[in-house]
Amino acid sequence: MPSERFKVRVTKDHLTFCCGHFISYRGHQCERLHGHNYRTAVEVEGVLQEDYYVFDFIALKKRTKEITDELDHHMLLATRNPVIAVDDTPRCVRVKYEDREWQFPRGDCILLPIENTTAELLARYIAGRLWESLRTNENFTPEVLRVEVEEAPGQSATVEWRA
Ligand SMILES: Nc1nc2c(c(=O)[nH]1)N=C([C@H](O)[C@H](O)COP(=O)(O)OP(=O)(O)OP(=O)(O)O)CN2
Repeated sequence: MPSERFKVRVTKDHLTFCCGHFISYRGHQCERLHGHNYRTAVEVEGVLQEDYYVFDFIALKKRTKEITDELDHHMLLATRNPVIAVDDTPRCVRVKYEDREWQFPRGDCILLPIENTTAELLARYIAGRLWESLRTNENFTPEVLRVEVEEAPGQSATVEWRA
C-alpha cells in the first residue's frame, strides 16, 4: 500500500484584512503609505484523525479569523525595521524615515515584532500565531502548516512550518 498524506486548505472572503502599510526596500528606500485588502489561505497536512479528517475546517477558519480580525482596519507597523523608526507612546505612534514623519493614533496601529511588513513576514507572523493557537486552543500540532498572504490578486507569499 503506498503511503498517503492529506492536506486541508481554507481561504475565504472573511479571512481577509484591510490594512495600511509601507515597507522599506533595497535596504534604504521607503514606500509611500498605501493599503491592501490582504487575503489569507491556510493549509495543514497530516494523517487522518478519528473523525477521518486532518483537522476540522471550522476550527481552522475560526482560529485563523481570530488573528486576521485583530489586524483588520489597522495601520501595520514593523518595530524591527532598520531604517524606519517607530516610537510607541500611549496616545500615538510616531514613525520616522529620514526626513519623512507620520503620526497615527495608538488605537489605529498594530505594532508587529517583525523587520518589514512584507507579505512574507506577515505570513510568518500569522503562522506563528496560528501554530500557537492550534496548540493551546485545539490541542493540535500540524505536521505541516502553510500560510499564504496575498497582497493583491496574483501576488502572494507563503511560509511553511514543519513540526
Ligand atoms: N516579495 C515581495 N515583494 C514586494 C512586496 C512584498 O510584500 N513581498 N511588497 C511590495 C509593496 O508593499 C507593494 O505594495 C506592492 O507593490 P506593487 O506590486 O507595485 O503593487 P501594485 O498592487 O500597485 O501592483 P501592480 O501589479 O502594478 O498593480 C513590493 N514588493
